[in-house]
Order: sequence, then structure tokens, then C-alpha cells
Amino acid sequence: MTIGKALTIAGSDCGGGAGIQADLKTFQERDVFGMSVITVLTAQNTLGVHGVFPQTLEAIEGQMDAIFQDMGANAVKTGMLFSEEIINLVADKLVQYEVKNVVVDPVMIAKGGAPLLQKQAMNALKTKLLPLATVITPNIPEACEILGFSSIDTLEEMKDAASALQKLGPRFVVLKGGHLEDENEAIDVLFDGESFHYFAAKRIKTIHTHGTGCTFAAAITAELAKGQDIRAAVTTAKNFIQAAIEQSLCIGKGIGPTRHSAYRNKKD
Ligand SMILES: Nc1ncnc2c1ncn2[C@@H]1O[C@H](COP(=O)(O)OP(=O)(O)OP(=O)(O)O)[C@@H](O)[C@H]1O
Ligand SMILES: Cc1ncc(CO)c(N)n1
Repeated sequence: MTIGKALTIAGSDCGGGAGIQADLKTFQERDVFGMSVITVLTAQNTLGVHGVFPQTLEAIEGQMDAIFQDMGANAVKTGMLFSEEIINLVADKLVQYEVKNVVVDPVMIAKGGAPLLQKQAMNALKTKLLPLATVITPNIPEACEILGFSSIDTLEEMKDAASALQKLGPRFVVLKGGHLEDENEAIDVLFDGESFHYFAAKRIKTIHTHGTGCTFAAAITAELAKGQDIRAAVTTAKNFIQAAIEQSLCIGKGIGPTRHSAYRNKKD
């Protein structure tokens, strides 16, 4: 029996809604074999991030070598990388192992406002990691940070930003519109270097959106690991996150997680 293999290189969210935990739950739901490289431990719950504990470079390198010298992966997702040193190491290893299908979720700030990427790491993210990406999945504040834009307020501005991001080197850009002020729709824009594709869904009124970005990018990764093309992968990921937010969970006292099992048994 063969199965698609997907690897997440990200931070651990002990609260289970984001990071490594969200990614592995999503991989499982999408029927790919999930593996993980933990870059940082966070002490985190629905109220916020209470501690950040980066792993040593030796520990991160050891995990990557263990996976790539044996099982390998059909697709890799990066999430919280936190520091310049970790970004440089991960980028070097992706090159060393000639990894195909790299999904870079440029995680910067948690929903509660905690920084998940050090300011000094921005240049390494832009110059070392983005050019290795098959697809990047920034939200609007992340796109603004990367590009030095003061704001992105309209669909036209999202298109301009997606096109500017693609010039930094990723093959595809998916700019997420979750943060756009639109009462009716949450619209994401895919730019392939030539044309734009739109993925719109009804905006759900809920505060429980902890880990939506991780879950969405993990679903894209799972589909790429199965050999789907980018448009099919984003279509499935959008349906997956929509179902997960529709049934999001009021667990904890703050911003609750989504329900990763909500899309189970639904047709693509
Ligand atoms: N209220 C909502 N209703 C429907 N879809 C949403 C809603 N909020 C976000 N989305 C969708 O969820 C996906 C993730 O987008 P979002 O912008 O929330 O990511 P994010 O800010 O990176 O998340 P996080 O950093 O908390 O993990 C996108 O497809 C976006 O359109
Ligand atoms: C570990 C981790 N990665 C990513 C996010 C972004 O949602 C988070 N809150 N925690």
C-alpha cells in the first residue's frame, strides 16, 4: 500500500488548536501519513501564548535528518520558525534533501497578538525561504509585513500584493482574506504568475478561529502530497477550513480551536 507522506516543520501548540498539532490532525483527516519536526515548544492556550521555547539547532537538524534519510516526504509545510538561525537551517536542509512541494506559511503573530517570528528573522524569511516555496500562504498582516505595505483593504490591493509576493520567488501565492473587512465573504486569492483564481466562502460569525491559518495550509500540503495540483489543493483546503470553522469549538476561555474532523466523509 502506498500513501502520501506529509511533513510539518513548525511549533508545538500544547493547546492543540494550531501549530504541529493542527497540522497532524489535518494530515490524518486528509488521509496522508503525517510527520513532524518541532522547531519551538509554545506554552499556549485559547487565551494566548505564555511561553516560547526554541529547540536547539542540533535537535531540529537531527529531526530533519531522521526523516529525510529514511522516509522522505511528498510535501513539506513550514509554520512557526521563530528565529533567523532556525530559518537558515531549515532552508539549507530543504535544499540539501531536494525537497519538492514546499508550503511556507509565514507565521508571524498569534491571534492574541504574541510574536511568533523575531523581527531580525524577516530578512532570512524573505531571501532564503520564500524562494524555495512552491506556495506561500500569508494572511493580510503577514503580506503587509513582508512587502512593507501599510495596508491591504480591497480585493484589488490583494491582487497587487499577491503579484508582488510572487516576485520574491515562490511558484504560487495564496493570499488569505480572513482579515479583510468583509461581512459576507472570506475570499482567498491564488496567483500563479499569470492569472488570479478566487476561493470565496461565506464568512462565519465566530471568535473561535484559533489555528485556522495552520489548518488551511496543512490541508493544502496534504493534497499536494497526494499529487493534486495547486488549484485542486486550495479548493479542498478551503472546503476543509470552512467546515472546520462552521463547527468550531468553544473549548477554553478565549479564542477556541476549529473542528478538524468536520470535513470527514464530505465529498471533495
Ligand atoms: N470567519 C471566517 N469565516 C470563514 N472563513 C474564514 C473566516 N476567517 C478566516 N477564514 C478563512 O480561513 C482561512 C485561514 O485564514 P486566516 O486569515 O484566518 O489565517 P490566519 O490569520 O493565518 O490564521 P492563524 O494565524 O490564526 O492560524 C482562509 O481560507 C480564510 O479565508
Ligand atoms: C505554534 C503555533 N504556530 C502557529 C500559530 C498561528 O496560529 C500559533 N498560534 N502557534
